[in-house]
Amino acid sequence: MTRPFLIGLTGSIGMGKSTTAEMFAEEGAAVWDADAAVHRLYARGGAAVAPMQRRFPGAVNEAGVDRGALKELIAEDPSVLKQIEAIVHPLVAADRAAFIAARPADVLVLDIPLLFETGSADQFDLVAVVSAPPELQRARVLARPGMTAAQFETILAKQLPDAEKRARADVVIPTETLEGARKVVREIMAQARGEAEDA
Ligand SMILES: CC(C)(COP(=O)(O)OP(=O)(O)OC[C@H]1O[C@@H](n2cnc3c(N)ncnc32)[C@H](O)[C@@H]1O)[C@@H](O)C(=O)NCCC(=O)NCCS
Ligand SMILES: Nc1ncnc2c1ncn2[C@@H]1O[C@H](COP(=O)(O)OP(=O)(O)OP(=O)(O)O)[C@@H](O)[C@H]1O
Repeated sequence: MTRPFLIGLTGSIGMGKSTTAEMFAEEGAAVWDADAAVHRLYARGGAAVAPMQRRFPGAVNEAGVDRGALKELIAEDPSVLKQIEAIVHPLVAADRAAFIAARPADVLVLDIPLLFETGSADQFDLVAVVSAPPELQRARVLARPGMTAAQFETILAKQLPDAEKRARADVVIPTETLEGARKVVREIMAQARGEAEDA
């Protein structure tokens, strides 16, 4: 059996990863979402609950890991994020490996906000970066309920800059318009299907 074609999809906050991942799904790819995996791991019965309970007892309740409590801990001590990542990232990697092993389609799209930051770029056949001008990114993110300019800046500061992501991409997907993004998604899918058949 040939192996599936693996597309890594990344981009900074608000650049359009989820919207673009949905387009890949409409074109027949199976999509795995790293943020959604973290939500499953943190939910009641999820694999991160017990290790997080041991390390941060106050941040776990009957519903699972409490993100609000984690954010308070990170605000008090920024090094807490690294400690959370040390627990969560290996579990996310295992969830992702299980998805790939199940091979739900010939073309698999892995939506990973921290793809470059976690050093997994070389695990994909193609890395696509969603990108839009910074003013548009800012306007989109600040339009979200509860998002402040300060929070936006804090998150941006923890992510690899957009210019660097674009430089490391195999393909940049422009997300100013839905049509522009869909055109490039279709081109990538055509390439992926061709290579999946040749493999
Ligand atoms: C810090 C936490 C509690 C904030 O939760 P909250 O629900 O408020 O926000 P959410 O998860 O939607 O993230 C908001 C934005 O920050 C980005 N972000 C999340 N974690 C990180 C991180 N470790 N480094 C950089 N950016 C991050 C997300 O991609 C998103 O753009 C939560 O993100 C968390 O537990 N993160 C650690 C796990 C992790 O690294 N997740 C990233 C995907 S593997
Ligand atoms: N190609 C596009 N054309 C027009 N608007 C878009 C496009 N892609 C995304 N958007 C809009 O931009 C906003 C952010 O998109 P989305 O939620 O997909 O980003 P994201 O990268 O997944 O965000 P985050 O990193 O915060 O999870 C949404 O309001 C969405 O409707």
